[in-house]
Amino acid sequence: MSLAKSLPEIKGGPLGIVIVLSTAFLTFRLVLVFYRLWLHPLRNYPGPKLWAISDLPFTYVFNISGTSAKRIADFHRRYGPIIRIGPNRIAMDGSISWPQVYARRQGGQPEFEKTPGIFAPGVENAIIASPRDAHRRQRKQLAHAFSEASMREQETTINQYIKLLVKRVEEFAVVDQALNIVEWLNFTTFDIIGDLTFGESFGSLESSNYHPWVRNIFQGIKADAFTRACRNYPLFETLLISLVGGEQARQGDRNRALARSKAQARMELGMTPKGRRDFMTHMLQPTRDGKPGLSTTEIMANSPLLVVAGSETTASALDTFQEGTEIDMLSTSQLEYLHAALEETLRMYPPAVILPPRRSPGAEIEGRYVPPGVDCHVVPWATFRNPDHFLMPDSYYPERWLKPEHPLHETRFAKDNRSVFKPFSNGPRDCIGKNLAYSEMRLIVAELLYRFDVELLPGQEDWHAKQNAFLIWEKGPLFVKFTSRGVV
Ligand code: HEM
Repeated sequence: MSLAKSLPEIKGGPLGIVIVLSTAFLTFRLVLVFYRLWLHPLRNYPGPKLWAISDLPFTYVFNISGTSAKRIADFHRRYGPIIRIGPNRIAMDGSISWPQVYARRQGGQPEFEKTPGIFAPGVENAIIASPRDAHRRQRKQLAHAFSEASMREQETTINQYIKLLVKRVEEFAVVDQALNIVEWLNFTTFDIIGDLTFGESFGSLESSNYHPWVRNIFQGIKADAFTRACRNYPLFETLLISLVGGEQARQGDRNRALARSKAQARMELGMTPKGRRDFMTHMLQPTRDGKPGLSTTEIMANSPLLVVAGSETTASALDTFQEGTEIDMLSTSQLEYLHAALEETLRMYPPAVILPPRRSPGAEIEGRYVPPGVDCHVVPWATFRNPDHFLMPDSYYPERWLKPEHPLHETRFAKDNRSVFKPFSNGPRDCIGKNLAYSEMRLIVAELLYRFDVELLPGQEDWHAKQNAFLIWEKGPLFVKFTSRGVV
């Protein structure tokens, strides 16, 4: 008997088939909704019901509109510090997630691994996305590039670009012209990191222009977000990408190809071109037993990662710094103030707005069992603006970071919960470039504020409020006028 004959006959021809299939699909969806709301292990977590039913709202705000940080911050205010934001997703305030999800796990307990599929395909082999064992090996290898000794070696290179920035800013100052500080800080941090990674800068400070790759990096990040969203719906993935995101996806691919050719060119120069050590030197360094520390694929994946992770983020923190007050007085005691002002900037405007999530291995969080496969999110920006942790969280007060012995210390901030302040994340996968970032930020701010008075042009007060974020903020221009203070 043929298969067709063995199937029950559906009356009504093709229309009948459509009706039967639609009814089956609807019934399935209704059962799924019922399960997710009333039977699912996450059913008792508070949160918006629509988000508990389907992953579509989260997928949209995280990958398409870039509003996930703001929406999740709103939900925290409404529902509390631990909330359900998807059928299999929870978001936590940093006070919960830093120690219970992100920290190194004790007593052989399995780690919360990085959720797969967050980063673009090429990045999967890089330190930031790799699974536990590959991560440990890469972190050990790359740690040498960020050691105290390496930082000292890199200081001359970094200074050379900061001096160039000062020179270029001076050119604007003498003709009394404002400049787009977002652009110029990007030029600086990308030139520095380009030199440290590929052995040559992007030439942006010299040419007053973005290198095409750098110009497209943010578009690439958005494109990757779009393809990530499509990957959640494999049935429609190819169709969606070709209809809506074809050009975007191609941009992401072009960026990766450009980065690969730059990395290849640097690799061909060997370990220490002209006797200088850079990030590539440490990536090419064999291990003690003579084996390659990182594979070629890993080097290719890590090179562009280092550029993106080490530039946009640092420039981001410096943009808002210009909004601060009383930051133009430098003396030894005020260097503490400078550090406090940087901390306050990172609190109000953390460059890593929402972190890559971690996947539960099956573990207790806040005394409740979270089953394997549940994605755990944290939005540092929401934690740092939480009034439970910081007095007047939406106001810029560097004083809250000063030690009690400092003359500008203010006791009203004594109860601020500084332990939740982790702009560089927490645990074994926190930012490896943290010290480099602080050094760069201090040097750039100190140089600029020592030499210039800074004025934010009016009408830009909503600069930050307007921004969306795709892991990092999507920034518009910010115009600032520098006036020379006549120091040499
Ligand atoms: C203000 C500047 C910076 C901020 C706020 C920042 C923030 C972060 C955060 C939050 C993470 C952890 C992500 C996670 O937990 O999943 C991270 C990881 C990382 N950052 Fe940074 N970063 C900055 C500057 C830099 C610099 C200058 C570099 C140097 C190239 C760098 C390289 C990296 C790398 C390689 C990782 C991955 C580390 C790992 O997975 O072990 N970052 N960064």
